[in-house]
Order: sequence, then structure tokens, then C-alpha cells
Amino acid sequence: MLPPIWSLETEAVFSSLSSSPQGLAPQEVQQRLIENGPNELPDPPRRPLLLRFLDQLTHFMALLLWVAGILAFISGATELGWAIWAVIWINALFSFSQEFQAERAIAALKNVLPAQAKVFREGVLGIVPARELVPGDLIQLEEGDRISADARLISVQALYVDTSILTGESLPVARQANPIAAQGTVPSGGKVQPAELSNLVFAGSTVAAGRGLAVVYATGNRTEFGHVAHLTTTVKREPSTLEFQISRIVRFITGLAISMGMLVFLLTQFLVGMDFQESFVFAIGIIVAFVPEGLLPTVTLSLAIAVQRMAQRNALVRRLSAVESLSATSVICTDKTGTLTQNEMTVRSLWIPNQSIPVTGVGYSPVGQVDLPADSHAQLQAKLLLVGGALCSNARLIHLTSPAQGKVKPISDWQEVGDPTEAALLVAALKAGLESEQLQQRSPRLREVPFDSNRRMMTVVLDWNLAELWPNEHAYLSFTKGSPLDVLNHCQWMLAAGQLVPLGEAERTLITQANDHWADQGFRVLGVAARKGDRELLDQPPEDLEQELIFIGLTAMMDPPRPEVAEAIAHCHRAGISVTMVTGDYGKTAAAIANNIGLVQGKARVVTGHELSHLSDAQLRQILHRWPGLIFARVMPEQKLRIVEAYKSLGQVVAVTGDGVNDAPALQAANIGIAMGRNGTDVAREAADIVLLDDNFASIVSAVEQGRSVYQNIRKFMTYILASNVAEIVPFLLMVILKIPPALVILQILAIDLGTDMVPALALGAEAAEPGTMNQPPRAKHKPLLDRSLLARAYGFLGPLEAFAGMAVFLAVWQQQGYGLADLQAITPQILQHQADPQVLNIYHQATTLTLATIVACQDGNVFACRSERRSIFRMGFFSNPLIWIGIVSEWTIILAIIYLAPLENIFGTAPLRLDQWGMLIMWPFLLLGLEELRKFVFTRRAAGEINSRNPVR
Ligand SMILES: Nc1ncnc2c1ncn2[C@@H]1O[C@H](COP(=O)(O)OP(=O)(O)OP(=O)(O)O)[C@@H](O)[C@H]1O
Ligand SMILES: [Ca+2]
Repeated sequence: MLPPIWSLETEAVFSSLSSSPQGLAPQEVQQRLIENGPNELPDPPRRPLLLRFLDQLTHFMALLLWVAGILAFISGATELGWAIWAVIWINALFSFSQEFQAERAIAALKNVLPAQAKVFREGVLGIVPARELVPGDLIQLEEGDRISADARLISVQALYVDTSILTGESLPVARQANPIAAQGTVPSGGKVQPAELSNLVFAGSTVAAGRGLAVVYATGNRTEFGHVAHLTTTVKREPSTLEFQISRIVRFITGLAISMGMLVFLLTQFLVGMDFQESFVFAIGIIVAFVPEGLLPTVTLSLAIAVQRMAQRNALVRRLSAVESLSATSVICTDKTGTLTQNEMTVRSLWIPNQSIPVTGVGYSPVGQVDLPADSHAQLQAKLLLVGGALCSNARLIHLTSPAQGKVKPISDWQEVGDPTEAALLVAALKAGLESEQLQQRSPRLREVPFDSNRRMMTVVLDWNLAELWPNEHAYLSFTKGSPLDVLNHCQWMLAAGQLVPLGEAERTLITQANDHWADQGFRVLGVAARKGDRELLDQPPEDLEQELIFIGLTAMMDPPRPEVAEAIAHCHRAGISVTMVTGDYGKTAAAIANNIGLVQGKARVVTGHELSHLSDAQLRQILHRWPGLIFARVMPEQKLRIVEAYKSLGQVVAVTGDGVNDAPALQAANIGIAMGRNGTDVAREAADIVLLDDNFASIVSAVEQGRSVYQNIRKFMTYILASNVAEIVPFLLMVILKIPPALVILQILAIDLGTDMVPALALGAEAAEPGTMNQPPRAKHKPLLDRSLLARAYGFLGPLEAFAGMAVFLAVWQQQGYGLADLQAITPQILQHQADPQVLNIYHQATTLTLATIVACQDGNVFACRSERRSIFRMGFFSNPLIWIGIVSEWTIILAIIYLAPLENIFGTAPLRLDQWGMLIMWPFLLLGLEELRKFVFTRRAAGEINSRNPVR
């Protein structure tokens, strides 16, 4: 048996996996991919479709309907019995297909952002999809990465991994790269103990801090995670509060329906004097008609549609419930670098004491010049600054015209891998003819203290052999780069004109002023310092290593704002959303950028992380309350959490962006956590509700717009459905009050609720966002979906109008045939007892048919009315949502079939209409739409008046 991988020396690790320090060759990878299969876990088994369809036939509401159907059969109303059972099936099919579609839409999102891995192949670092990893691959691990295969470490720099998904251990555990002696480590019987085997990392865990290189030895099912995966991969889709709200509404309306049904039963029994069976049929019919069975699936589908639309606009929603929080978002706390700016850094200037040196060129292509000073000391120092920056970085430049290895997406000819800040330093050095790989070969790196955003510095220790730049009487040299003031704090000396000068107040002021000069113009400034020494540079703990440094110079780099961002911020302000910048960058840099993009006007209020740590919660809340455009600068990721919680305690709905490991708590605490898809870490993505595929602030704003529009759409189709319910119930109320036969029969009600209304309602659920959506303040957090204005519009305005139309045509048909109200009342008992003569019955059938057709026609007017709560349909255009027309065609197909196909005529109690009767219904939809337009007109006038009388300045 082979010795276990954790007991091997590095060379043996490579040879046992037939790999090398260069990584595998592409052909070899292909071969191994075929042998081992892709590095992914099989999808968890899903509930078979048939069973899921059966679920739809057996949930509570369906059971209720089955019972109602059986009761109908028992009481002899066979037709109604069949109809109710048909309702169950139609509903089940409809809900099933909607849920299926919604699920597919969401499942498709999984492939939008595939997991990736950084891997060396033939010595070149590239990014490949994690599913293409094979045993033998040499992978690079960095802070925040999710590890996608089991691997043996061969080098580490302060590497800590979070193995909680495997072991439940929540604290990060330290990893190392040396072989472990075989004896006594693993208990005989040999279950791998991840925590014990400190030179292994496992798929499913994440890098909490530091960096490392590792060789993959197991992929896919053969990983440790693969063994337990079947237990953990089933992700539960928790219902959102919106869905809770809807099911509450459904329950409420069901209750209402049942009491209505009972009331109708009692009234028809005791007031109208119907016989028992007939009353019973009415009661059941009313209950069935009123229960909004299709509501929940329609809501789910319109959420899924929104999620799809958001993905098209670069916002990947990971939890459905995020959609509704988006609609109520009132504050966005955003990063600066990469979100508001392009994260494309270019060094524009160098500064060494008393001298600035311009650098030309754009982007990452090393085309441009460093205008090196003529003075030899200054020239050497400028070069030293560039060399220090280049050697103290882990980024790489890839020139894509050279045969590209791996699958690196081409963005420009020159692309950076790694931190853009560091890539910019490499480019600047290259422009001065200093090639980082050559430098690295001559002065190999012996140690690294990785960058972290709390220290804001990074240090490397080199075996210094570049004496022509800077003679070194010691063996080693360290370079530290980082935020200028932090670096300066660790310096004792300054290099100037080839001499070490002790740093006094004057020198410090000089450097700080240079820093502020660049920062005020929006430049990101880094300081570079060095230290000479021997053995101690390798052994000292980081705190001691980064002491007594020699300050060398500053680099100023530009990261231009994204072009769309100013517009997006203006949108936010119009939409009543405050934007707060929370950045790790320097206050002056942040303020300059904020001004540039319109986040603040005039002088910005900047709160530094240091200041923040001295503020009490109450003071913080007061600041947040007072300043709409705020900047938090030099904050640590941990402090984001405090800002988020303070906003929440003010009752705001907070969206927050983040990219790093330490951002995860804030992302989780916020109402909406937004992670970066391009430059974010896997850890941040997994903590977030939404992942921005393009890291762009503007995408957040368009997601908010989509969120608002779903919310509006749900209100739209609810209004639409509730309005026709009124027209359905009024005939029965009038039957009782006026003692006339009902103007609709039960099956006709079912034809509306489960036939004609369905597709138009769906079409309303898929409406695009209205143009004015972002001109209104966010909705109040606790405002219920069914608020007073919606109920008033549906039950108090649209519904009664339709009911009036339906009753008017009903009575008009009788009138036409010479039956006034009194005559009708006289023959009512015969009609109800099915004893009227055929001629009268025929008139009755025509009258109910016309009422049915009129209500459906009114719903056509209504569907256009409901497309917006306040915008005129003439401004929206009748053809801007083609689905509406599909809905209308479906309505009339159903209605015409019911009226003119003989077998259906019998079931639905309809009769063919004459042309003049059709003429009677034609005006109603126009009347309804016209009155709605009038209402909207009055409403917008009033709203405009209110806005004008308010102080327009925020
Ligand atoms: N690779 C690096 N090496 C050394 N110092 C760095 C490096 N990257 C950033 N810094 C310094 O640390 C500071 C904080 O960086 P951090 O990444 O936390 O925030 P940021 O990128 O500046 O801003 P934001 O929080 O808006 O993304 C930077 O302003 C810079 O001065
Ligand atoms: Ca950052």
C-alpha cells in the first residue's frame, strides 16, 4: 500500500500524483478528467414529478374541495360535484406547472456563477471552473476562497481554514505544509481526522486567512465532503415573508368565503325559501368561487420571473425573499473600490521626498513611461520604490497574445490576476523596464506577511541581491507596502538623496502632505518602506518585523469611477434611498470620489473608523439620521456590522455590499447582503442574498427597481382578481334582497375564477417595471400587501362598477322581453325550482350569459386599468405588454366556447346571444377604463400638488 499523502515530502507528493511544481499539462488534464470524471457532486435526488403532482391534489385546500365535491354528489348535485373535482385538477395542473417553471428558472441561475479555482498549469496561473480540477493539479489558495477539492499543502503563509462545514468546528484552524509522521497520528482503523492532519485541506472548507499552495489528490465524490454531501446539499428554500403574507391573505379570504357560503345558505333557506339542496349548492359554489386557490403559485411565479430578470441585469438572487426586501430598501451601504469605481488601477505618479514623478499610460498594458529623474540618487530611489512595490505583491500580469493557458476570459490584451492594486504596481515597474519575474529570480522571496484590511499593510522578506539599486550590508531585506499613514507609523527613517534621515516631525508632515495632496484628487496612495536585517527578519513575529522601517516613497494610483454610477446614485436619491459609502480607503480619497459621482454635494461628512470606535450607539444613530450622504472611511470590515445594525435600529431597510471574509457578518445582518461576483471572495458570496455579477453599483439600483416592480405586480393582479369577485357575489346578495333569480350561476363563477381570469392575472404578474417606479420613496417596511387603498380600489370602485354592469345587462335582457322587475320577482320561485316554462328559462339563460360576458368584458377594461395604480394607460401604451393580449384572447376563447358549444352550454347553463345583446355589453369595459383614467387623473393631480407644496430639498 502507498504511504498516505500527508506523510510525504513535497517531491514525493508530486511524484505520487505524477505531477510537478509546474502543474499539469493541458492534455494530461483532459486525460485525467476523462478518467476521474468532473469535480462535482451529483445532484441530490429530487422528489419524483408524479409525487409532486400528487402533492398538489392532496394539500389542505384540495382536500377541502374533494370533500365539497363528495357532499355535492351526495346531495344529488352531480354537475356541481364534477365541476368541483374538475376545479381540483385544473388547479393542480396550473399550480404544478407554475411551480415547476419557477423552480426551473431558479435552478438555471445555479449555472450563472460557477465555482472557480486558481490553478497552475504548465507553470502559468489561471482561473478554471472548479469542476475541471483533477488529481495532481497545483492550486493556489487565498483568503476567502472556497476550497473545491481535497488537497495536500506544499507551502503556506499564515494559512487558516474554516472547516465548519465538515467538522462543525467554528474557529479557523491553522494549516502547515510539512509531512506528518505516520505513527500515532491516525488511530488504527484510520478515519481521517481533518483537524489532526494539519497539512491537508478539504473540499467544502474555506480559507479564513493567509495563502497557500496545494496539490489536489481527490475530487468529486472521492472527497471527504463527497462522503457526507448527501446529508448536507439539500438546500431548503425558506418561504419569504411575502409568501407568508400571501398565505395569510389566502387563509383570510378562505375564512371569508366559508362564512359567506354559510350566510348564503342560511339566507336562501330562511329568507328566499329555496329548497335545501339548492341552497346547499349555492353555498358550496360560493365557497369554491371565493377561495383564491391560484394565488400562491402566481406569486411564486412572478417572484421567479423577477429573479430571472435580475440575473439578466447582473444581480444573481440567492434567496427569493431578497426580492421583497429589495422593494423596501431605504439605505444602501456600499463599498467604494470596484463597486463605485472600476477597480482598474493605474499608477499615475510616484513620490519620493520632495519630488514627484509622473507616470503615463492607461490600464494594465505596460505602454507608457515613468519620467525618471536625472539625478542619480533620485533615480535609484524611484526604481527602488518600483521594485519594492513589485516584489511586495502577489498579482500577475497575463499577456493574452501569448498562447493563453487555462480558460482566462479575455477582457483586454493585458489582464491582471490577483489584486488590481498590486497589478498596477507591476505595470508601473514594467514601464520603467523593471520586470517583476526577473527581479523575483534575483531576489527570491523568503517570507510573506499577507495583506489584511485591519493592518492595511503587507510585508515580504527577500534574499536581497540587487546591490546595484541599494547595497545591503545584511543578508536580507524586507519590503512593506500599505496605506501611507500606517506604513509611516512603523517607520523610523527616511531615504533621501541616498542617505538615511531620521524621521522627525517635519519629515512626517512632508510625507503626510504629499499623501493628502494626491488623496484630495481621488488617488489611492500606497506607501513603500524597507528594512535591512539578518536571520531575525525570518524569525520575528509580524508585529516586530514591521518596525523601524525606512520610508522610501509613495505611489498614487487612479481608479476611475464607473461611468454608470453617477446616474444610478441620482436614481437612488430620487427614489428616496440614501447611499452611504463604507470604505477601507483613506477619507480624502473617498471624499473626492464621492463628490465626483454626486454621492455628496459640497463638503462631505467623513467618519473614520477610528472616530467610529469612539462613538456610542446613540451618537452613531444620530449621525446616520442627520446625514443623508455619509462616508465612512478607513473602517475595518468588522465595523460594517455596527453601521448596519445602527441603521436597522433606526427602522431602515439596509442593503450592504461586501467582498471579503470579514464582511460576512455584516452581509448576514443586513436586510440584503450583496456580494461581489467578480472580485469578491467565495465566503462573502455564500453569506450574501444577492451576488452582483459585474460588481457594479448600478446593478444594485436596477435590482431595487425590479424588487419594487414585483411588489407592484402582485398588487396589480390581486386588484384584478378581487374586483371580479365583487361582481360574482353581488348577484347572490341581490337575489336575497330583491327576490330575483341570481344573475350568475355557480358554474359561471367558476368559469371566471378558474378560466378567464387566470392568464390575464399572470400577465399582470409579469409586467415590466413602471417608469416612475424609482421616483417614489421606498414602501414602508410593515405596510401590508393588501392595504386600504388596494381594498378600496378593488372592493369599493372597480368591483362595484363591474357588479353594476353585470346586473344592468341582466335586468335589461328581461326588460327587452317585457319583464319588468315586478314581473321578474313574480316568476322567481318557478325559476329557482326549475319549474318555469322553457321560454322563460331561455330568457334566463340569455340573461345570465350576458352578465357573464359583461363581467369578462369589464375584466378586459380592468386588466388595462390594473397595469398601473396611478399611471394612465395612454401613457403606458396598450401594446407594451403583449402577454395581456394573449390573456384577452384566452378569455374570449373560453367564453365563446362556453356560449356556443352545445355540450358546454348545458353544463354552464348558457344560451347563444343575439347581436343586439352583444351590443349591450360593448360600452362597459370602456366606461370602466374611462372612469379609472379619471380617478388616476384626479389622483396624480392631487399627488403632484402635495409634492409641490412640500419642500423639495431633501
Ligand atoms: N495589496 C495591498 N497591499 C498593501 N496595502 C493595501 C493593499 N490593498 C489595499 N491596501 C491598503 O489598505 C487599505 C484598505 O484596503 P481595503 O481593501 O480594506 O479597502 P479598499 O479596497 O481601499 O476600499 P473598499 O473597502 O471600498 O473596497 C487601502 O486603502 C490601501 O491603503
Ligand atoms: Ca475592500
